[in-house]
Amino acid sequence: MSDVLTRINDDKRALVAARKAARPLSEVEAAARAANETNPPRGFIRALGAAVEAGRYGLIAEIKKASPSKGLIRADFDPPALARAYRGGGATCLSVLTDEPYFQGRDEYLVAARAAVDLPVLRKDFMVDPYQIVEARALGADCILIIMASLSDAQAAEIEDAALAQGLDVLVEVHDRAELDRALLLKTPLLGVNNRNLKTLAVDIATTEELAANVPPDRMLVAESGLYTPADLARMAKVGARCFLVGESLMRQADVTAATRALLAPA
Ligand SMILES: O=P(O)(O)OC[C@@H](O)[C@@H](O)c1c[nH]c2ccccc12
Repeated sequence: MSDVLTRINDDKRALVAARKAARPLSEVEAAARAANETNPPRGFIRALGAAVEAGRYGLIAEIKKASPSKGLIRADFDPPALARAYRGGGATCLSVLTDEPYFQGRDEYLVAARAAVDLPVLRKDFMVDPYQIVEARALGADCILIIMASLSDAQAAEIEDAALAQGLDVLVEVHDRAELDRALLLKTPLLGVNNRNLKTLAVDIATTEELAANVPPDRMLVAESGLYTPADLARMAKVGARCFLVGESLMRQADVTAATRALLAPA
């Protein structure tokens, strides 16, 4: 049996091949150019940097309907309403799942969420091909994700270059020391430590604590996954993470604005 991440990536390659056949790259490139006129990039890293600079946490609040580890997370799922609720509660940026088979995401959710607020938006998906990066910009995304566990060094560099060429920011995600060392070969300053192992789906927030000391000071550290309380954020902040990627714990709340505000309140 192959692990979860391998299955997701294999399926993603097939999906991207189908999309390429249906819509040639040149067409998506034209759409991305049009988006640069109507929806220019909002500066994802800049927004996080400004929050931290102002002494606040940078919160990347995630719009996620379901996941392979938790199944359906939120039945009442209205991306524009959730985007406004996150913004009202003090989120700095949004992350929107566009992966359909495993997370019940959709490209349209990103478009609708971004149109509802002025926050920068991460296209949360499994990037295996530069085609998806052009697609991300065509949808209006401001940042894309590179998962080191999914890619070789050369593939990661190729996807990063495609993103930078589109004016997109890049969040590079790692889960262990070897991936961290490989991520540091990339140009992006935004470095996420995923507390969830994407091969086994096990979560342990000690992962960020273990890796933080090896993150150089010129990188902006983002603690990702498994964060539920102000005490969890304070624990991550102790080792140098001032930015957080949070999904499930906020998605499960009836009042998302209040929950976001409560999460960001001092521990
Ligand atoms: O819902 P959580 O445990 O708060 O986690 C959010 C986010 O970190 C998680 O969705 C995530 C992190 N990296 C990913 C890569 C792909 C899909 C999902 C993810």
